[in-house]
Amino acid sequence: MPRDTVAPPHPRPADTTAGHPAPNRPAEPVPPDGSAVTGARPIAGASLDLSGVTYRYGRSGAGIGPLDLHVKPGEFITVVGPSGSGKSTLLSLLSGFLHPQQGDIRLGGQPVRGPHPALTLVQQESALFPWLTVGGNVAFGLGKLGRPERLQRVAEALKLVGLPGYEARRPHELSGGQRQRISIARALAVKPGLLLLDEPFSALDHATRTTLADELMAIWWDQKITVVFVTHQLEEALHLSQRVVALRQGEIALDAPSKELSVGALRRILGE
Ligand SMILES: Nc1ncnc2c1ncn2[C@@H]1O[C@H](COP(=O)(O)OP(=O)(O)OP(=O)(O)O)[C@@H](O)[C@H]1O
Repeated sequence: MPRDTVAPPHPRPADTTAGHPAPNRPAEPVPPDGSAVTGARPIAGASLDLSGVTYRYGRSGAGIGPLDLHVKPGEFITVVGPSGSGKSTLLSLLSGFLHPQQGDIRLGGQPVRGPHPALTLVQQESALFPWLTVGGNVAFGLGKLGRPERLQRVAEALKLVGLPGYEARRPHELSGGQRQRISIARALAVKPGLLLLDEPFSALDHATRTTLADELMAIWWDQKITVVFVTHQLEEALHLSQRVVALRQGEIALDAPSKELSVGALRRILGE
């Protein structure tokens, strides 16, 4: 499928897949059976611009910034960094839960002033409402739409994550991986300009994690979505994204195309 804004994914240098169970990934992600190729209207990813963004907590001075970052529409970047380097603070700023003390954040050229449906965050533990059906959970952010469109969006989103027809199920009937797929479906249903993922697969077993990572890549490829993915796993970062941003002590220590990086080089830069 042609894309006009970003370069396609690429094979990695040999050592970048060390420890990863799927070193022979294809040069382009192939949609897994039953998932991403849906014919659903693509999600229009927005550009993301951070300019001089600073957030420091109290007297400790811990936090991030000043940070400058530009993410192109439809680009998939991963953010890595040791514990305490500022990854969660950055995601809180991007999702509008924190406000920069200095600088500004723009999504599609518009200032981010607070939480907004166009900015969706998927976290480590799926936060599904147990009293709602899967359909109710996925429809949660679609309140303003009429019922037929809501149902269509839910059906499309469930198809995207490979769980078509799951509307009537309850979260407790699902596996951990399926629940996380539903969380992603809920985020996709609102057709977000930016999808933010905070270690979304880290609570899952390795095989499920790898499967979901590949499915996410296929969805990204199919839907032209802009993605910022935070992970501790350097292999995962290189496997998934076109570009890696490494944070160290609240500053950008590296911002480079994945194809130019290896796990060893990243470890050296991050001092691990
Ligand atoms: N609410 C807070 N009050 C004070 N300091 C904080 C607060 N939240 C985070 N910090 C500090 O800000 C810095 C960045 O923290 P942050 O949680 O963003 O890092 P992180 O890279 O997400 O870490 P981890 O990988 O462990 O989740 C750390 O020094 C942390 O101690």
